[in-house]
Amino acid sequence: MNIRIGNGYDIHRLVAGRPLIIGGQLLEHPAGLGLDGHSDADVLVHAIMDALLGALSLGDIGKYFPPDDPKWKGANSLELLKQVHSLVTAKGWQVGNIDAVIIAERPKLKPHIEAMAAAIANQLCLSADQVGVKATTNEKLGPEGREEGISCHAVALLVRL
Ligand SMILES: Nc1ccn([C@@H]2O[C@H](COP(=O)(O)O)[C@@H](O)[C@H]2O)c(=O)n1
Ligand SMILES: C[C@@]1(CO)OP(=O)(O)OP(=O)(O)OC[C@H]1O
Repeated sequence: MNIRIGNGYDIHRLVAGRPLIIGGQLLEHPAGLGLDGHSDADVLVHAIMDALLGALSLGDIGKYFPPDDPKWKGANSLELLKQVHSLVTAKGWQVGNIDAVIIAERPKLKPHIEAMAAAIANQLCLSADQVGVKATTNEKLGPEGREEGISCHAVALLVRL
């Protein structure tokens, strides 16, 4: 098989007193909320990392960056993504493309989507058109709709080097 596909999902709680970092971008929530987590809680990058690892049946991010390890406290998830990419290439695979959807009631993510995709493409040595990032509200339904959290789903296609 010369191609593999993986999917990833993550959700983080919206809380006061934390930064809101998605796709490596520091965003402003209208209610001053940010994402809670041991790392920087970058929900988009976490979902992408799980999709990449999943494509090669390598487990999940918690296996490589355990949430109870002080080493990863406040970690920059884009740096972790780079490490996951190295793992993928070391196994003889390259990323074909990534597609992700962020589920967030607020803030409006549209103005930041391009910068998020560019930051991810940069870590994965891809061109901008190989990284799709989309956003949707949850129509006020469920935890994302009640602004209790922000979630993300991602898929990754890998191609043998
Ligand atoms: N946090 C968000 C959510 C959505 N968008 C953009 O708005 C469009 C419509 O969203 P619906 O949930 O009402 O379908 C969506 O396609 C995104 O372009 C956004 O920028 N930020
Ligand atoms: C990358 C890690 C490191 O602690 O980030 P967290 O902020 O704990 O986020 P989560 O998605 O709950 O688990 C993944 C962890 O491995």
